[in-house]
Amino acid sequence: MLSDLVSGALADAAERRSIRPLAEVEAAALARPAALDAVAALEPAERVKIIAEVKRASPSRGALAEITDPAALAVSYETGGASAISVLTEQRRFRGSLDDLEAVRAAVGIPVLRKDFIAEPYQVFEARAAGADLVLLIVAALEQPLLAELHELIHSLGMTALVETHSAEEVERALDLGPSVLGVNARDLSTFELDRDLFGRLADRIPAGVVRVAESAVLRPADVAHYRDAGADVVLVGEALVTGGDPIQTLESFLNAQSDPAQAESAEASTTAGERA
Ligand SMILES: O=C(O)c1ccccc1NCC(=O)[C@H](O)[C@H](O)COP(=O)(O)O
Repeated sequence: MLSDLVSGALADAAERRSIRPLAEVEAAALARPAALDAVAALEPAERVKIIAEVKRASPSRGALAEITDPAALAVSYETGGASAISVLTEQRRFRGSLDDLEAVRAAVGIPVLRKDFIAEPYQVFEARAAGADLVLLIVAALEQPLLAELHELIHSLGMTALVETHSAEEVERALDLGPSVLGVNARDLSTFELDRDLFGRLADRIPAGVVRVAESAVLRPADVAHYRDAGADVVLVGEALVTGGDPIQTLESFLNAQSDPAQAESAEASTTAGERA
């Protein structure tokens, strides 16, 4: 359940706060060099853009990959053409950490997303202190006024929020924030079911000027083309990049998928990205 994931993330944050109090993390956040402009990095272009994720494990799939050097993986993502890196920092089910984020930040020159179950200001300050440029806010996990407060805090620290939705009602709640970047996650975060067509059903509700991100369920180049055809500016890819052999080649096949349908077909035949059971 999503609520369990949020509770776990908050319990872990409370433990970290007992060691490193808010004032200290806030000072570290303010001392960081300015965040990179994630909106500029993700703005619509001729080709779809990719946020590539450092993902060791997940609640729906269990262990995915032994990632001993997240910074090296992120560098290969950048080399392969990713526009931003997503780092899962949740520890219990995803085996991530803020250390991963800090290492990735130091290694790449593109924006870095803290992907976690953010539900209190302390976690936002931690994100900035570790060097994040983008922070995930999951609408389904946050009531008002907390959602708006966290959104405002992210922007006041110079970062960008990726506001994630999974229904028309959540898109409306997200738009009330005036977001720059709005995601539709194909994965229901409580049942883990995937619906690759959800993005297409919701995309028209996202106005021009807001970067549209299709999240999850990309296994092959044709899935990228599917999201692009439905209006995605950006796709966020995790599992296929950590389980699919050479991440640079996989990324290149994904980036080429939308510009040339014939190439997409041939890339699909050769890509090593594995099919989910
Ligand atoms: O991935 C999961 O199983 C999961 C379960 C519950 C909450 C969040 C979860 N994942 C976070 C994500 O949304 C994905 O890591 C991300 O969008 C990439 O998805 P994919 O390409 O399908 O690995």
